[in-house]
Amino acid sequence: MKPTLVIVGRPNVGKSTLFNRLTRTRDALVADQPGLTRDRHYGHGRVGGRDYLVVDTGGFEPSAKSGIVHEMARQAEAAIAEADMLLFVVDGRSGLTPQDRSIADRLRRSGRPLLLVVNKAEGMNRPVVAAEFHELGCGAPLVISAAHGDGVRELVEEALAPFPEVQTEEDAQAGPRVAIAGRPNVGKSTFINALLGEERVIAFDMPGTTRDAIEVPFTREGRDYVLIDTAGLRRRGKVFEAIEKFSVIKTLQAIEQSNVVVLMVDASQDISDQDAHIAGFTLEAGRALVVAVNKWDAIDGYRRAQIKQDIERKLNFLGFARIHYISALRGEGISGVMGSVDKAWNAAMAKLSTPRLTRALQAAVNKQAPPRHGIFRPKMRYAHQGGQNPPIIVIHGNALEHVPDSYRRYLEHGFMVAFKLQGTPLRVQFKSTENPFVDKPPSTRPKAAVTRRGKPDAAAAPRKAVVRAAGKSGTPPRRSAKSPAK
Ligand SMILES: Nc1nc2c(ncn2[C@@H]2O[C@H](COP(=O)(O)OP(=O)(O)OP(=O)(O)O)[C@@H](O)[C@H]2O)c(=O)[nH]1
Ligand SMILES: Nc1nc2c(ncn2[C@@H]2O[C@H](COP(=O)(O)OP(=O)(O)OP(=O)(O)O)[C@@H](O)[C@H]2O)c(=O)[nH]1
Repeated sequence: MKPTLVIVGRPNVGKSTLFNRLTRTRDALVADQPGLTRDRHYGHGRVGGRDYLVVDTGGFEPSAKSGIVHEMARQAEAAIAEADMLLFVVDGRSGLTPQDRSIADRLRRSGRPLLLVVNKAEGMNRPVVAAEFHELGCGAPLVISAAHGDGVRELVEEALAPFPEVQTEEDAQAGPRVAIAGRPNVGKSTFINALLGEERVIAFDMPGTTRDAIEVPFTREGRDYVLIDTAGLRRRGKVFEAIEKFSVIKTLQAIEQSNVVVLMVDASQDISDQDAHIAGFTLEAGRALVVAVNKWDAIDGYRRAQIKQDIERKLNFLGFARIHYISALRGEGISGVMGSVDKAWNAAMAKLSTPRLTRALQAAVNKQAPPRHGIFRPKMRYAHQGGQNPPIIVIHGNALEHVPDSYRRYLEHGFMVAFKLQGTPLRVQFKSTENPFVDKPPSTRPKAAVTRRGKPDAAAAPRKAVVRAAGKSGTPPRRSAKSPAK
């Protein structure tokens, strides 16, 4: 299970700046996907091969009693209760405030592991900045600058240190791991009961003692699945009920641990930001996805047309996913959803051979070549598979760092169609294997870094040069695209 780091602090101390830095470290699959509302408060991060989730509690005002601020505080409270590690951020420039003290009290009472983070300390003497915050009683302060990245890597390492490194094993034999995700009241429990009610549930652990997500293996029509619980299911007689109300962190963790997500939305309601956020997170996690539009029985023809339009407009970035209109209450459409789960899983785990990928790549390039970038014409030579769930297709060539995102999406779509990979997102990565200035024979080409943004250690390390030394033709070495010194 990936540790969840929860960022807490009074307004303006730099929580979102830290959040952005912590989440920028992972390949941003969807950063430039048009139409996707990115959830600014939940994200993935990775440092030194360790993955984690990050939650920014945003406007944490423990005293608000009503309204949106109260609702946000409620969600922040939930996030604090479920945090694997709290990052309590204070402002090293403005010093200790009464509000910091009251938040510290609240956090200490939560009993969750806690790191005190003193931000905005660039150019300052660390021990001096840290000194006045010791009295908060939250342990030794870690002094950082979120804006500049100073101390952020150490912070992550310290935050992750208590958690064992788990190898995420691809357990293909047990069948797809399926999470039913959706906002409150859309009908998840009803769906799960329709799904499991009649089926043989092989094993079921009672929740409560463990904070890990609950897994329910089951078979359906002779196939094995593992249901990943999103809320803490409890079995009552033959029926399952959610013991907790909607939990964002449980939902995110369930998505992370699944292979296929069934995103459930309520046809009697408009598609909300929260629906889009869960969908966006699923896409970012690279999980296969099936959309189930529930309560189809409860609405008339006019409303049906309306909701279809709404989905098209607000979830248009899920073009790869199949959509089912179902009634969990009547048990209608369950088989269709599970059929698509199977197909999405097959697509996510597809094995794509290098010759077939390369042919598909050539066909796409012949149809539409990548645009020139100044004097560069990106050249794509061959493609091979770099991973599954989601399928990763690595394209080798030169000057590929100049390929625009729109062309990457064009290729992604081309591969999806060519290999009938509906149901899973897929990633195209580029590897420039040659100095674009010099036409060397293939055997002498140096291996170069992947030119994707957000390489594992981007939080701490400056970007590596993409272009290596100049060749023998006398072309001067090109200045590499290093990011500015931190
Ligand atoms: N000097 C300096 N300024 C910083 C640093 N980190 C954040 N800031 C600035 O502090 C201000 C607040 O940063 P945010 O990240 O929006 O703070 P926040 O805690 O998310 O604020 P709320 O959303 O109001 O809760 C912005 O102007 C940032 O540019 C830092 O490391 N050094
Ligand atoms: N008309 C209709 N109502 C449904 C359907 N599915 C669920 N409901 C109703 O919607 C309400 C919420 O259903 P739940 O299954 O508890 O929803 P949930 O998503 O598990 O809710 P949380 O536990 O709050 O996350 C209940 O009153 C259900 O009877 C459906 O297909 N049609």
